[in-house]
Amino acid sequence: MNSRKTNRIGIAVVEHQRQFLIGVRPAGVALAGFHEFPGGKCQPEESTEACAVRECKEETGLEVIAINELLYEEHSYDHADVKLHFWLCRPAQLPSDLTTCNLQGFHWFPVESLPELQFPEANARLIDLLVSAFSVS
Ligand SMILES: Nc1nc2c([nH]c(=O)n2[C@@H]2O[C@H](COP(=O)(O)OP(=O)(O)OP(=O)(O)O)[C@@H](O)[C@H]2O)c(=O)[nH]1
Repeated sequence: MNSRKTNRIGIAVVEHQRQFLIGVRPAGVALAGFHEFPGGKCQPEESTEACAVRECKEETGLEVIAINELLYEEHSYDHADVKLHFWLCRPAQLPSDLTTCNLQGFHWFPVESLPELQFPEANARLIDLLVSAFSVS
């Protein structure tokens, strides 16, 4: 019998002028060193949308508004089974120094650079989607 718990995860895919807010998973956690969008496990009864907004604020200090769910992905890693809800988000306010201000180790990456970054396996379809939706043709 498979007794592994499946975690509901809310992820904030924060876009500003075709750039995305991305960090690197710290040492000592699963998938350390991989790039990631802000996000984490949902609390009991918490919607994935509220979770994405909350985790973004906790991890980056940035207040965001969720716009729509871009993608839902189920994945089994060695460390966990996850149900990933990727939410397109935008900054709630636009301070003049948005792209240079301290975002607790997260940085803005132009959409064109996303395929060169190393994301967890379950992000592959999301990256394809972002590149086709946000690149200038
Ligand atoms: N934040 C984030 N997690 C991702 C992404 N892609 C992806 O597969 N994941 C997976 O989603 C899960 C997120 O859980 P987490 O462990 O970071 O969440 P958390 O901060 O609430 O956990 P903790 O408080 O137990 O440390 C991990 O299994 C992680 O590998 C992503 O782009 N961003």
